[in-house]
Amino acid sequence: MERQVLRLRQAFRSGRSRPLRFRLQQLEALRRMVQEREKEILAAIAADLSKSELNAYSHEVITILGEIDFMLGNLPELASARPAKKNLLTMMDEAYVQPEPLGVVLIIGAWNYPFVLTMQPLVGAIAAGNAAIVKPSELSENTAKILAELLPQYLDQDLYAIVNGGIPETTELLKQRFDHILYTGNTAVGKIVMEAAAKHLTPVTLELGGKSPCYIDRDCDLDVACRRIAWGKYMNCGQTCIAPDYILCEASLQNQIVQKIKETVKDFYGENIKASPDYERIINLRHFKRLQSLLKGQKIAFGGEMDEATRYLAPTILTDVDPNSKVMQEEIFGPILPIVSVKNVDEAINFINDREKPLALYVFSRNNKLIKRVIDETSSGGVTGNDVIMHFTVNSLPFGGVGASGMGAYHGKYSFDTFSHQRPCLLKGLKGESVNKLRYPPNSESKVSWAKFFLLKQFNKGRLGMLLFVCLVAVAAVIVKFVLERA
Ligand SMILES: NC(=O)c1ccc[n+]([C@@H]2O[C@H](COP(=O)([O-])OP(=O)(O)OC[C@H]3O[C@@H](n4cnc5c(N)ncnc54)[C@H](O)[C@@H]3O)[C@@H](O)[C@H]2O)c1
Ligand SMILES: CCCCCCCCCC=O
Repeated sequence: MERQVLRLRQAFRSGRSRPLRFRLQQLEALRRMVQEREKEILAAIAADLSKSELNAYSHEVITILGEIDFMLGNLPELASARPAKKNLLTMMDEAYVQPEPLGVVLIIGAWNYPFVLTMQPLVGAIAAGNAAIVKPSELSENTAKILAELLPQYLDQDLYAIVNGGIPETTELLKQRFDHILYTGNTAVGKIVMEAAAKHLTPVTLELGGKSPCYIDRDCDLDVACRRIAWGKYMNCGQTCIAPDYILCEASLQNQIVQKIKETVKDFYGENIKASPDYERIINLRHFKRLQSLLKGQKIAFGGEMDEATRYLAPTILTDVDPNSKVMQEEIFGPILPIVSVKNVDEAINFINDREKPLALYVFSRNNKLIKRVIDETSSGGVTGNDVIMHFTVNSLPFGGVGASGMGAYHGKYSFDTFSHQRPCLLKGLKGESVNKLRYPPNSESKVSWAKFFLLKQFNKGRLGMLLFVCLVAVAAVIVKFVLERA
């Protein structure tokens, strides 16, 4: 492991990953990999998650192609230096912010969207000019294997590596010094990652989970709301970090919601859900048993059928759920949808604020003011109003958690920023010492007054303002020069 990281660091130090042309070429190679090897990639994702290849494409591959296209189109602008505002003392100098790569970064992915959760950060790491090690989840072994086979065929092997394995390999990796770690997965391991990173003062982006609430207002089109919620909850068999975890609504809405989701499930998956190519399975027996245990003592209003041999768990709705029950204490990460009654929106807001900050928050209402109010009075990683999941798909929005649901963000420009250092650069000439005297000892009342004038004066722009500003500066410079030369 140590030697592998060293190899990448040497390649990074050679400067090869920095030129814009190189980054674009690597991103194009990654796109070629996705396009040319689509069949193998889809087959691997499909095998890992008991998913149809069509769904593997629309849940995962399409996101990566979109992200690569975004970077190819926007990288020249993202990577270039941005001029910075100057003050009177630096107006003759050059001030700009130059994004620079961090170095060797580590990307640790989770199993539930095994392609997106490793490749989307990698696109950002390459775009920002870094070397990167990708560690896919051992639970999605087929995707991990195909990535290990394909990435070296398309990308620069000295700069981008893939390490496969489980806890021992990741533990070993985490002993190494990286310049950034982006980890996706559960909160407990997030703490392990952060602790390991702290030893090297390595910054981290933690993409964690949590219980994402979904409030349905009385003033709402329930048909539309229930269709969208059912889509986001049962997609990937509920194993989606931003799936609506539970519903909050007035008690009088509960039965209608159950009825409408039931009808939607029939429309989506047919009478025989087990036979639907659009309905996935639980990843492993441990998670299957965990989900089974969450149903104990609950009122199952819909679903609940299961088959351990195939890890099938039907789309399920629980009603009159006690907020203190087990299903409301941990992230569900499966196709179980509890409904918790609240009296009104005030109680829903309090319910949300009494708990850890979630990764996502959903509000359904015809009343935009109510949606804005819920947004203003709560906190969450992201929000979608009148839909679920969809904020993830907009790559102009940062994606990430807050509080217990994570720190930092990525996607699009935010991925580039996550893997970059925004380096402030000020380039001065060697002239102007008479004005510089202002800051050299010995200090005096008049030097402080001039410093105040130079550093604190604000000028509004506009042609006339600008002209006035330039004249003032010229006069001030002459006066300062005169005063300081006599001092
Ligand atoms: N915020 C997001 O973008 C996002 C996306 C997907 C999943 N998640 C969250 O992730 C969780 C599900 O993922 P998971 O944790 O089951 O995935 P997982 O089991 O695949 O683990 C994630 C990664 O952590 C590594 N890992 C596991 N144990 C480790 C240890 N002891 N030390 C070091 N590394 C270790 C694994 O090898 C894997 O690469 C859910 O809470 C979900 O909400 C978040
Ligand atoms: C169009 C639907 C795309 C859904 C992708 C969701 C990815 C979520 C990652 C967290 O689990």
